[in-house]
Amino acid sequence: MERFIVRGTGELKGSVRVSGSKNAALPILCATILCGEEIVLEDVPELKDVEILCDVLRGLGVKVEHKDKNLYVINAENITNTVTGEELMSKMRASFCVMGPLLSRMGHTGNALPGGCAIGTRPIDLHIKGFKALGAEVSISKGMVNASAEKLIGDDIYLDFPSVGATQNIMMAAVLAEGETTIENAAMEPEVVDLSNFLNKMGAEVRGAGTSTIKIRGVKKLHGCRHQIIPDRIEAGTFMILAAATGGDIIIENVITSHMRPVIAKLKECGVNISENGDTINVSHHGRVKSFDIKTLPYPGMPTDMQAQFMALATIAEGTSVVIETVFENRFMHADEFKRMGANINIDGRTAIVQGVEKLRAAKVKATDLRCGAALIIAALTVKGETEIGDVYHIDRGYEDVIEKFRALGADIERVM
Ligand SMILES: CC(=O)N[C@H]1[C@@H](OP(=O)(O)OP(=O)(O)OC[C@H]2O[C@@H](n3ccc(=O)[nH]c3=O)[C@H](O)[C@@H]2O)O[C@H](CO)[C@@H](O)[C@@H]1O
Ligand SMILES: C=C(OP(=O)(O)O)C(=O)O
Repeated sequence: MERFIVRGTGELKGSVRVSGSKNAALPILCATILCGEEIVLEDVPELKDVEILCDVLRGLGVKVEHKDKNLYVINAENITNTVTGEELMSKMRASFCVMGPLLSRMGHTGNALPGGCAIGTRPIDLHIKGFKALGAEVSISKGMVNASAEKLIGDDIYLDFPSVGATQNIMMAAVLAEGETTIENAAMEPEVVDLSNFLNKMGAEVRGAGTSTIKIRGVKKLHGCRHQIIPDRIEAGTFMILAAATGGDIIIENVITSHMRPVIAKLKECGVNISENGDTINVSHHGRVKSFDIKTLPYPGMPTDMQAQFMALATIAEGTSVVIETVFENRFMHADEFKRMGANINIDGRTAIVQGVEKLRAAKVKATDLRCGAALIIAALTVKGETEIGDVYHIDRGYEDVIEKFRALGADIERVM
């Protein structure tokens, strides 16, 4: 099993370019199934999740060419299979987003239940509710979700929770359906907007993405296009917290700053210096940050995918911070890892009370999931001594060139077998 060895070096300085967004790229790769012409995707991050999803697409008969770094050319002219088994589906969450496009284009599909970060039970009932509303028959048997429909017909769908994946899957099912679909209480995340922009470039008629009501008028056929994936707001936020935690001075390039409002506001509240200039953010800080409270929420609230990194910062903040997780019911596993490094954290249900300590200490820890892994790198870079982070395959699911990017900022980090 690969591990990272991290040695704290104090302040980190320099600039880093944010990669394309994992959570935007994955559903867009799924959406290529909807059309039988060539699609060119730019700024696709080189990540384990992308590799796995490309294998899923190839298994369906889709031609996926990795032309150059971050550049993919995809053609789904010949779909030869509509079923994906457990081996690939269980490795990630977004793989389940092949379901909507396959149902829409082929009229049937079978997929094993999806995997992804173990941060809660992560049901798929809202995806299924949407497919059923569009007229599909859906059944679950022996870990496979099977769906079929002679034709899909638009309907009004109210989501009990603004689920990102369900919104995206239903949007993709609806673009080739007959008539109009309305998704109410839809997720408003930038990754939903990027998917909508991509679908519209292919000739779909999707309106309202980025608000809580999305309307999709079904069209008969989609065509090829070229699309550039938006920058990863979670990777950007991770580097912002790195600067705040290590007392560094980091310039983060390729950022859509409007996607970063909750993170920018919270870090300013902690006393961190932040300046924005076009698509660049400069974050600098000296000494300990002030303690803070955060509560994760659907967009435009504080992203749950930033919660572990903020908790890493809270462990060394001056005073007591409160972290409330409202999106996933089991997303505090990183707390035990921080405790191994000397953090003072008490958890009660979905609330973590973090009493900041002056310094953490080096320890042997484990990335229990993707963002836990990123948060542990941040924590490890604030301490003297050598921290060993295990299970780093989680980190490789979501951070492109992770070792190279941290090293370019002056971090002492290496990957060992
Ligand atoms: C690949 C991808 O884009 N992953 C992101 C996506 O995950 P994902 O799309 O899985 O997250 P959702 O927005 O669907 O989940 C949010 C909440 O809704 C619940 N729920 C979801 C679907 C459903 O059918 N029923 C149901 O109850 C979930 O259990 C969870 O409590 O959005 C999350 C919330 O911003 C992020 O943390 C993930 O990084
Ligand atoms: C939870 C995450 O990913 P996934 O939904 O792919 O498990 C994440 O990106 O933090």
